[in-house]
Amino acid sequence: MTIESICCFNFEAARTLSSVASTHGHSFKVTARARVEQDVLEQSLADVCQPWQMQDLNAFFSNPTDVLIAQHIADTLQQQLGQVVKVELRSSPDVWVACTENAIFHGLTASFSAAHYLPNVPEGHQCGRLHGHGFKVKLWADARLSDASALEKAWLDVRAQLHHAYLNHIEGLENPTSEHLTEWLWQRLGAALPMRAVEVFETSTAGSRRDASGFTIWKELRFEAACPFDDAGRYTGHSYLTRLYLHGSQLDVHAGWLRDFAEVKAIFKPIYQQLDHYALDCISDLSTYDNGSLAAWLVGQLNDTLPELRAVEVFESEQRGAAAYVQRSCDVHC
Ligand SMILES: Nc1nc2c(c(=O)[nH]1)N=C([C@H](O)[C@H](O)COP(=O)(O)OP(=O)(O)OP(=O)(O)O)CN2
Repeated sequence: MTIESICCFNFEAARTLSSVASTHGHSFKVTARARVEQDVLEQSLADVCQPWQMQDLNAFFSNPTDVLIAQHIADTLQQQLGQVVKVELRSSPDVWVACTENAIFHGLTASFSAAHYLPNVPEGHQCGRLHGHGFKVKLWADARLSDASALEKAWLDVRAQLHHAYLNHIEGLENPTSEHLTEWLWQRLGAALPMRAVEVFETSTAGSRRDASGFTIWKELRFEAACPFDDAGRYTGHSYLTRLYLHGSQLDVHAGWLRDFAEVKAIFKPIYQQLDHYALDCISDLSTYDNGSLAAWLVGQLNDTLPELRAVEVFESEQRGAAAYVQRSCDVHC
């Protein structure tokens, strides 16, 4: 099992770009992921980004584009930590750049509103009724072969077909599961752009991702727990968020999904009941209480019942989390 720490650093800075002549400002958000201790990653990320806090970025870069800043952060952290570091830089809530080993991507967060029902669910399933969602979409395209405006244009072309639509009436979406929606988008956007991944958030807690390796779905759950804090016996507490990722290259042909989100939630329930409104040191086979240990423990609890499980993420806050990967070949994050 591989454990990856996840941490964030936010900074405010001004810049002038060759493409946008006027000086303007951003609230930048950087997320880094690496296989090192949480505190080490957090400190290294702060060391790289802190000098830019409330500064003019043109004093550090001749043309401080998102791509150049993100690449600089990834390269510097990689040198310092001696391993690949994944970096995501957001210059606005909906636009970001992601760097991984030898690759860099433009990202776009978007949305559409639509109605649907799932025709092949068992009798009485809530998703068999006509209902609707405010769908969120996240898209990644290769930044070396395309630019952010091409991604936005390609998205707006397909969005026109989805927004305010009855999805079941669209060709290819007769059974509009999240998985089929990502496949539909992957095919259409992939014809126009070098896509890396397409994600659809059907609800705020569940969604699907399509990339070259197949389909990944996730279900998100929250629990409240006390956590031993120091050797003096003090406790702290967190509102934890945990995300379970399941992966497969093929969908169930009839259902059109990998596994029902509701089933994933039901399998998690007995584990959730050991965590929610408890202290983590009540769990007999958990001896360290950091996010990585908790994620690894959850993988151990779920692995047998969910053979498609590939990763579990645990966040104690928006800024600090960890991922435990069952198998490295499935990356749940660009
Ligand atoms: N693998 C999939 N499972 C389910 C899909 C799907 O597209 N792929 N879709 C649905 C439903 O359409 C539903 O709207 C979403 O399901 P669920 O997460 O169970 O929704 P809830 O709002 O009940 O979830 P909370 O746990 O209360 O947040 C079902 N499954």
